[in-house]
Amino acid sequence: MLHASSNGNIEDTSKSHSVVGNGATAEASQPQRFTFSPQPTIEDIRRLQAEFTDERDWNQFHQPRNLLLAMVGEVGEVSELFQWRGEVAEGLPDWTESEREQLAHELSDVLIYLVELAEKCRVDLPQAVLRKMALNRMKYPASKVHGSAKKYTEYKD
Ligand SMILES: Nc1ccn([C@H]2C[C@H](O)[C@@H](COP(=O)(O)OP(=O)(O)OP(=O)(O)O)O2)c(=O)n1
Repeated sequence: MLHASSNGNIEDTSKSHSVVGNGATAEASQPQRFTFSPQPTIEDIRRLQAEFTDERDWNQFHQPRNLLLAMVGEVGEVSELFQWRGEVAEGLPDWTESEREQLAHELSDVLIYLVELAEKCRVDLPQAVLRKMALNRMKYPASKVHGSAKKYTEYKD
């Protein structure tokens, strides 16, 4: 299992998992956690969107501010799918296939614009996210905040 370490690097912590008979790890007995496909990477998404905009001569419209507004618009479209439904359980058990696909489209729009915004702002997003996660871990030590959703500013020491 990959883990972002405090220095911002990704470490492989899977070696600590015990291996059972057929090569499956002991983790297999735990409830299965949802995981993403390994591809496309964030860099793949950046390149595919760059090809899409180049083919249409749309870079003239894709300045940082326009991309930010477009992304926020798409976040609004995600919100629309959730509005007035009350709390929604993990896995969206009551949603139809069509609603799930709509959500997949809108989340993808957000990601596409986010990745292009990062590119146009010269933020290397995969590395930036590792640095930010390292900061998050320092700000919220698990031993201190376990089971509490308080903001770091609310802790006395
Ligand atoms: N100038 C544009 C227009 C679209 N797109 C791409 C990125 C998004 O993934 C998607 C957004 O397309 P729309 O603006 O048509 O938005 P929706 O797909 O959400 O359609 P609708 O607003 O009808 O739900 O297409 C883009 O890169 N640049």
